[in-house]
Amino acid sequence: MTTLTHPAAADSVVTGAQLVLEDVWKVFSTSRHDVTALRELSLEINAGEFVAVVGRSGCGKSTLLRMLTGLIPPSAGRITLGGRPVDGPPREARCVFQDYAQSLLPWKTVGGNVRFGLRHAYEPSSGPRDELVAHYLDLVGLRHAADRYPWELSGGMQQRAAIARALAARPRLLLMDEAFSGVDALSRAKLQDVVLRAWAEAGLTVVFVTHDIDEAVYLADRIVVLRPEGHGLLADLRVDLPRPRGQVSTRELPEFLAYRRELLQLVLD
Ligand SMILES: Nc1ncnc2c1ncn2[C@@H]1O[C@H](COP(=O)(O)OP(=O)(O)OP(=O)(O)O)[C@@H](O)[C@H]1O
Repeated sequence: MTTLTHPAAADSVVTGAQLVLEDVWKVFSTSRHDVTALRELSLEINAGEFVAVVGRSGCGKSTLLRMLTGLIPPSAGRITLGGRPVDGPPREARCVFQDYAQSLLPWKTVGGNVRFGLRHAYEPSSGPRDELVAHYLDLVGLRHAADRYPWELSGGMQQRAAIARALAARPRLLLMDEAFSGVDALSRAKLQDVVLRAWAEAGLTVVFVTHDIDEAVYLADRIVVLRPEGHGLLADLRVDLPRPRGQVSTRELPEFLAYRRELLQLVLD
């Protein structure tokens, strides 16, 4: 693996990614009726935190994430990132969605997609472009697929390419919406570790929406549980498990099982 050091990553100086939501509501108006997808949500996410968002289907997880990406505005309340209102896609943020087709440019190769990420980076990387492309492809185990097009790859490989492209843009905030749910269990475990490594190396802030309680406990520092049907915050739980985490060693810790049990009870009750 190429070991390039990026100045900001090396320092782990985490700045400007503090997300603040103040009494945020989202109401979708349809021709038939209004849907309140989220109400009264107030939350502070500190720079460098890894926050998972869980809750039953329809509780407003994706709506929350879409508001953080600036793709849709809140109906009421305020969202700020580093003190500035989020009123469009923030330059310092990148998103990875479940549907990789939304994240990759189909007319560019995998390497071309990563190169695109580098060209549109929030914090430009120094060093030869080819080496940087190779670095991000190595990070997700796709160096061998640099010249292939997205449609020539499996779902898991496409998702890895999407993550490499997002990371190459050196965001301060990475927003992920069910990003691993379309891939098989083994690829999913690998992707989880790729994101954990990138988070640890680059000092990112991550907001990670998932249906999977085990995944949330494995990855996060903090888990935000939403009430069913958009009723806002149910719980905000700190996950105090040692890092670095390991797919086997962490998941067999009694504390892991205790967090899992507590969350399942909260979500299922
Ligand atoms: N564009 C839209 N127009 C109307 N209603 C919407 C729209 N987007 C979401 N909703 C509604 O808002 C509510 C919350 O949806 P959202 O997708 O945020 O939930 P979720 O927790 O991500 O669900 P899931 O876990 O099933 O993906 C749902 O009732 C959904 O039908």
